[in-house]
Order: sequence, then C-alpha cells, then structure tokens
Amino acid sequence: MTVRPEPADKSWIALTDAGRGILDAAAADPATVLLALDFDGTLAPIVDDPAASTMAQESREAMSRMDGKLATMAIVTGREVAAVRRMTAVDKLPGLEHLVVLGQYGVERYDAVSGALRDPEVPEAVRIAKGQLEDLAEELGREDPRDRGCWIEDKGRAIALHTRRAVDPAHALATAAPRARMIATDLQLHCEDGRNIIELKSAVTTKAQALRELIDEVEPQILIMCGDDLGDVPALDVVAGWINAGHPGARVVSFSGEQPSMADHADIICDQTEGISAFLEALADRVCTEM
Ligand SMILES: O=P(O)(O)OC[C@H]1O[C@H](O[C@H]2O[C@H](CO)[C@@H](O)[C@H](O)[C@H]2O)[C@H](O)[C@@H](O)[C@@H]1O
Repeated sequence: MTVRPEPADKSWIALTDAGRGILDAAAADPATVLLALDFDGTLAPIVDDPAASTMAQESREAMSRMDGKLATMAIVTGREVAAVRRMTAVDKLPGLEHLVVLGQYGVERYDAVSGALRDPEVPEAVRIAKGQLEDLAEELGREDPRDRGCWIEDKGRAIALHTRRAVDPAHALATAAPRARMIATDLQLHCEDGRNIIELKSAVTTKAQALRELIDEVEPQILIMCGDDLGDVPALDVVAGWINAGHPGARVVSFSGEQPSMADHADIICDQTEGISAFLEALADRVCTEM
C-alpha cells in the first residue's frame, strides 16, 4: 500500500518533483502559465444543493491577483457556463476580467474579456433522458428506502442524477449508476461519474479536450490543473503527459475521503477547497511579487 504524506489542515503539500518545483517555475515566467481550475469541490466547497454553491472567497481573491498576469486562467467544469458566471460573479464584481470558463466539460465557453459565448444547440435525446431519469429516481425510492431522496439536476445539455441527499448516498449511487448507464446507451448519450452523481450528457467531450483546446490556443510553457473528482482525471492525465515530456507542470488535487483514488493523480495534494485556497494564495504571492 502506498503511504502518502497528508496536507496539514487547510493546507497543501507537494508529493513529486514536479509539484515541488511548480512555484519557482511559475514565478520565473508567469506569463507562460496556463492555470485550469475545476469548480465544485475545488473552488467551491461541496454542499447538498448545487444551486447554493459559492466560490471560496480566498480563492477568488488569489485568482483576482493573478488575473491578466498569466497566459490564461480558466475554470474547466461540468457546470453550465451560466451557473459559473453567476457563482463567480465574474460579470458583476471586479477581479476576473480575463477569466475563461469552459462549461459542460468544454462544450460551452465564455471569455470574460470579450464577452464571447459558445452555446451550441441541445440535442433532443437529453430532454428524453430527463423524463427517464426522473422516473428512475422515483423507482429507486419505491424499491429501497435507502435510495429515497435521489433528485435530478437539469443542465440543459446534460442531466444529472444526484444521490447526496438520499438516505444512503453510496448505496443509491451503486444502484442507480448501472440503470442510468442503460438509459444513456439506449439514447446514445455519454455518462460522467462523480461525487454522489451520475450525469448523462450529449457530447463525448471530456475535460481533456477542453484543456487541449486551451493549450493549442495559448501555447503555454507551464501547465497547472486543479481538480477533485473523476471528471477531472482526463485533464489531469493531460498534465501528466505534459510533465513526462519534460515541461513544468503540476496536478493539484483537492483531496477528500469521498474520492480517495484522486490521490493517485496528484503532484500536489490539498486539504479540500481550503487547501486549494492556500495553494492559490502561495501561487499568487510568487507570481505577483516576482514580476
Ligand atoms: O466539474 P465540476 O466543477 O466539479 O462539476 C461537476 C458537478 O458538480 C456538481 O455536483 C457536485 O457538487 C454539488 C454541490 O456541491 C454536490 O451536491 C454534488 O454531490 C457533487 O457531485 C454539479 O451539481 C454538477 O452539475 C457538476 O457537473
């Protein structure tokens, strides 16, 4: 069994040479850094109701300090762009004028600096899936009291079945996931697994493609991706390939016991969203003072 050092409360710790070297590398050449950040569980603490999520203020402040100083700073998320714009207050409060948001695993895009929005049409199959997942949530509760409390989040181009509010969230997810996968197969949709959630989405796009879109566009020298969940692994793997090719980079994981396998994808491990805030503050300190 691999024994990993654990970060102190609300802090972070580097596990690899890549992780140990990332602040020096970023401080030496901030304008070549591509910083990609997941939203839920990374910038925003996990809560029962996704509509009530709020971004950690410390992370927003650290990001604001770096805004415009890096090659690009982007939120790469499973959420809709509209939700992230609301929850970051990117259009209302100062500080994130250069932020890029890649939403719904990269299908949607918003560039704060220009106001450009990419928002393609939603396929009919997703609307059909919504009805079938609602029926499934009801059936689950009728069949087993442990699975009562599942609910459906409608994100337009994706529909998510949430089990966090179920009587036994892990049991409900284990029961729901294979049945949700069958619905996805029938409707030729794609599944995305996460923390007490299974999503059915129209596009096969993953966060790996979203991150590659930014890499191709920005041509960074230094690549940092922060995430917490299985949906982030494809993008973290892109960073692993980047590091293996000899470039400076780091996979920064917001770690919680809910998804322990994420430790296997980390160069830096953080104590949940507070640890991410501490890492972003350290990055902002180095990037801003040494310019
Ligand atoms: O890519 P992300 O930014 O991590 O978004 C992935 C999904 O996150 C949301 O669900 C998660 O956060 C909820 C609020 O804290 C929590 O209740 C749920 O259990 C988590 O799975 C969101 O609701 C989804 O739409 C996102 O796709």
